[in-house]
Amino acid sequence: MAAAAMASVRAQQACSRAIAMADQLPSTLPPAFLTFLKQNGLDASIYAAAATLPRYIRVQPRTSLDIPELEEELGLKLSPLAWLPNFFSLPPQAQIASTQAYQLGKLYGMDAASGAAVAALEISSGDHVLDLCAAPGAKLCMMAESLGDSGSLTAVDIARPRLAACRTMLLKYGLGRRTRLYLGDGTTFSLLPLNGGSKLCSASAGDDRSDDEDIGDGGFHKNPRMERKTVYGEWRSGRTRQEKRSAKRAKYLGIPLQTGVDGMPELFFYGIEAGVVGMKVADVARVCQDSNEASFSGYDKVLVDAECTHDGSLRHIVKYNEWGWDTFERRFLNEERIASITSLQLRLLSNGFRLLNPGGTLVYSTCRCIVSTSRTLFRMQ
Ligand SMILES: C[S@@+](CC[C@H](N)C(=O)[O-])C[C@H]1O[C@@H](n2cnc3c(N)ncnc32)[C@H](O)[C@@H]1O
Repeated sequence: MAAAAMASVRAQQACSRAIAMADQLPSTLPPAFLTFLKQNGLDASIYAAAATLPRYIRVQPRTSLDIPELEEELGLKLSPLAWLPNFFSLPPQAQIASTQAYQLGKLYGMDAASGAAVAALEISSGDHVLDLCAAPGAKLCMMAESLGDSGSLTAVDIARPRLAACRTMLLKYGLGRRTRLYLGDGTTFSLLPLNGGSKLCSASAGDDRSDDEDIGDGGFHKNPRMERKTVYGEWRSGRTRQEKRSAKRAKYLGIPLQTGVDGMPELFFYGIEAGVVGMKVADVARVCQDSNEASFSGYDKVLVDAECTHDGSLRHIVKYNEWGWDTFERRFLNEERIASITSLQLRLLSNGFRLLNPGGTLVYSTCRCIVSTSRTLFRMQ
């Protein structure tokens, strides 16, 4: 049997298994979770529908994708979403990874709900856009596409491997030209847009314009003295010797290598038109000093797609049938854990508002159903 056909059979079997298990819900849900749902006014039977929910793909508008050809390859009909351009729904068992269109970067899997969050930002050409929790990057790709040929996209995530997945996605889909990716903490991230986006900022690392050495090393800088003096060249993939040495040392010492020099976010990737090439390191690292000043120029659109409990993701919750509900209880129903996620969300949200231009748009998106804490978060803003 051909590999694609075998994959399809396996997917169908997995789907049937999931449907069989989801059918047992909500009776198999743990009492603590049922109480939690009740407290938040949610009907537990929604989880039974998880395995029959459609999947969604987003077709890249700039590519010439032949929909009938894709339908033939998948052996099924795609239904366009009238309210969300370039999105199509597919039956839950559909496998897109083996299609030519997927391999050529003409489409990617993305939930309609994720698409709706990006659509709500109403990004237009020339906007300066910030994504404070970017990885693994489906929303980022849609944002980059929506931006078109002017403006900028700045994205932050705290997890290096997840940010690497983001970079891979941007490169695969050819969407990184105007994008900067930072490894850093979204709760304290303070860097302002480039491309004329920031007027009020002072250099964070001094302003030494005497040395024009081109480092061009993929944006990995570990020596603060060198940082002050250098100019960015075109981003190149691959690690520098310096970066490899730092990573090896961090691994040996057991240090999580999460942020760059002096706690500053690390520039992980930048596209050719992201405004970085030719800039002094110190100028790229200009930080927001006081967003209340009249001349403040931050971001026009901010997405806070925060880390959350995932209880609002039906498909995710159903997986605990296999992973074990005790894991779910430990991860998400624990009061300390909920409090720490809520505090993180609040700090991300506050920072998002701090960096937003007056009259700009911020979209806060999570897959959690804890109504009371979401309301509290907004009251606290
Ligand atoms: C819900 S996911 C984001 C999904 C992403 N927007 C997308 O569309 O693919 C939440 C992300 O927040 C990141 N994260 C958690 N704490 C963070 C922090 N303090 N600063 C920045 N990112 C953080 C996690 O690493 C994770 O990748």
